[in-house]
Amino acid sequence: MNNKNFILLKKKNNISGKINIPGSKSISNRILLISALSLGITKIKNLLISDDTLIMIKCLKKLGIKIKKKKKIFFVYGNFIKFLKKNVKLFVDNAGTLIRPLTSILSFMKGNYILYGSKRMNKRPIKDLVSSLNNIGMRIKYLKNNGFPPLLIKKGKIKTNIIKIKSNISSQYLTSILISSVLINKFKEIIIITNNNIVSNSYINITINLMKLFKVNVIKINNNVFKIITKEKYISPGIVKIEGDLTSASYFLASSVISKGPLKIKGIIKNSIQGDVKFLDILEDMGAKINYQDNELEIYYNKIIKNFNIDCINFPDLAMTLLMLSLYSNNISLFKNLYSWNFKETNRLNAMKKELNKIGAKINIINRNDILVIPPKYIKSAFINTYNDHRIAMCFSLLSLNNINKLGSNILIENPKCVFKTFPNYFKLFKKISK
Ligand SMILES: O=C(O)C1=C[C@@H](OP(=O)(O)O)[C@@H](O)[C@H](O)C1
Ligand SMILES: C=C(OP(=O)(O)O)C(=O)O
Repeated sequence: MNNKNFILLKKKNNISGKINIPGSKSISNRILLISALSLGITKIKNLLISDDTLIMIKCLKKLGIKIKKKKKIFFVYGNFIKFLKKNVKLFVDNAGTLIRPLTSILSFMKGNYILYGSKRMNKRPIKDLVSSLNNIGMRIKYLKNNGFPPLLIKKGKIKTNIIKIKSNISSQYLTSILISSVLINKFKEIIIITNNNIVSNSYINITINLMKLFKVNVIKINNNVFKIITKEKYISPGIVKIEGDLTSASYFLASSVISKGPLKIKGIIKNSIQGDVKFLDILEDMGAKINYQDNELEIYYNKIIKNFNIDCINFPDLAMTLLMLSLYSNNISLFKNLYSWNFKETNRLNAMKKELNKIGAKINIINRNDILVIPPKYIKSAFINTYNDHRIAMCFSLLSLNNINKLGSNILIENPKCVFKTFPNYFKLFKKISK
């Protein structure tokens, strides 16, 4: 073990203070990408600055998009549905919000592109998206393993306006097709058909909302059929302010619930377009008192945390935070529909099971989809491996907190820098509010 490569979170009693939540990853990367494809300059306020967004900026620059930063505002000079550079090799690291949308966009750009990522990215499936695009005439090849990045994307010829896309592994495939559809000029309208149960459907709402902000309407024929009119193109709205990230906020909301707050959180709004806003309802249903102001809320909770029986299909990221809360209850919890955890930054089903065992919880994974959690009587002190997964690092930090029903423990977290993917100053803020 490298002595510098971990952080020790000592058992703590109190949470209090005020924090600012950084911009949403999902919104930041979509806004950067759509701004690059739009007519006009977009000024972006409160853009998340983290590994996932910096790598997006780097890729867009390599594709010929001018992006400048003045004070805290980013200026993206849109190139109206074209990238100037036609032969480019792009490193996408482990950012799903980058490789998935870019795969479709670049396939319509009439160039030669290579998309390659981290070791883990080579294990995150992309077959359903690539097959869908190749079926309509695009030319995407796998450079290593069938169904996985890296990808070689060449000039294709679109032959139909009906695109079928399976969305039960990741919603990012459908997001990718939706965002890129307006690049197709050969047909007046594009019909996109997906399967019935779209996983992580709330992220599709983010996509549709942001496309609308840039003047492209996604017409929802029904829950799994969408229509895009291709003469509608992206027009910059001028200035965009990114909402705070609700998944990032979830760790602080949960901290306050475990340790009775009160906590002020700045940057999140009640009528957010992010699906993880659902957490605020869940917490209010549990009895949390939340006072909302414009761009800020204050949360307070003083009840015993009960067990959960909850369908997580729409909020796989938030589900990790919910699972941590369930460890402070006395009863068994069930978290349903987390099949997509198999394909994230790591295999989260296996990783969470292994690490939760260390703190004394018993985990039963049913059909690689549902998780039964038997909480520990006492949270044991543990050295937590993060598997380079930012969310594992962030959610396990919560177990250092004492609750009225159950005490936390000293928690050592390996490779804490993995939080740079979405929340670089997470541990600094966590230490600031926990005493
Ligand atoms: O589109 C997005 O911004 C995201 C969609 C979700 O992924 P899946 O659709 O792959 O579940 C989510 O887990 C990820 O953090 C961000
Ligand atoms: C799954 C995640 O990221 P990605 O956008 O890389 O899919 C995540 O942030 O939890």
